Amino acid sequence: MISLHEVSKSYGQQRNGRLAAVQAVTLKIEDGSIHGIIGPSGAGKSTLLRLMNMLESPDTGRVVVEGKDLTAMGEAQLREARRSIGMIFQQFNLLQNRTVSGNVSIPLELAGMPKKERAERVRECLQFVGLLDKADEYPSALSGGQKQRVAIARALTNSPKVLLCDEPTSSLDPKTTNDILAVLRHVNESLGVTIVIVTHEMNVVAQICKQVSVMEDGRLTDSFTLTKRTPAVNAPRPKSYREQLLGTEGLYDV
Ligand SMILES: Nc1ncnc2c1ncn2[C@@H]1O[C@H](COP(=O)(O)OP(=O)(O)OP(=O)(O)O)[C@@H](O)[C@H]1O
Repeated sequence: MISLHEVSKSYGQQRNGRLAAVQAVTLKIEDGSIHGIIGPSGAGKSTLLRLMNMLESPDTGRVVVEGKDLTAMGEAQLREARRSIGMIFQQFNLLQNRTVSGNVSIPLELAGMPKKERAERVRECLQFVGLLDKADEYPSALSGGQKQRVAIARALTNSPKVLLCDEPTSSLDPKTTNDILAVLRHVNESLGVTIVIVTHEMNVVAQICKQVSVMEDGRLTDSFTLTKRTPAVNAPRPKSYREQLLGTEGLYDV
């Protein structure tokens, strides 16, 4: 479970007026779920995600992941706790001067794993994302979808309980988006990893998320669950995020 309690984060200097990016957000994300965070640009979605692994530390409030209060930890403890929280990004964040294997190996090197074990674990993770045949390539030789698979493999090396995804498909075409969503579903279903996805793509949320939280102006303004339902007749024109996801084509309902 990821539990945020009254978490706030602002940026900027006091004398120039601080910008409240996240304001008093309380949110629980259940183990094993795929949870979407949506909302307009600048709403604070990425900041909220980065608070979940303390890439941003909150000004106030508590962040508890897997029963551990990250906000009460020192640097060394936090580094250790972060191993059970993987993260992927829109721009993949691969090191261009390292091969695919070299990139996937990074978290294991940082964790001090011996070379032979490391090579075996890298193989396992590349096999899981279907990229074993690209192990010796450099990122520049890969497509966007393949780069994101490498990033997912890298995020899985330390067997995380949670995978945080910041706009994971926003640089990809629709077909590749579907491929990556299938990989993420596989991560969730076969490894039991809890997934949190920040996205502005409604089709991504509709395809993969069970729970949805809406952020606007730094605040959580709505939360709901998606499940299949029969089509509605003469549904009114969708307006809110909730209506877009629950009302479009009558596919989903609470
Ligand atoms: N490191 C930072 N320093 C200063 N301001 C920041 C920083 N990170 C984010 N902000 C500001 O905080 C607000 C929320 O940003 P955030 O990136 O979390 O929003 P978002 O909903 O993810 O937006 P987008 O969908 O455009 O990525 C924005 O006004 C942004 O400019």
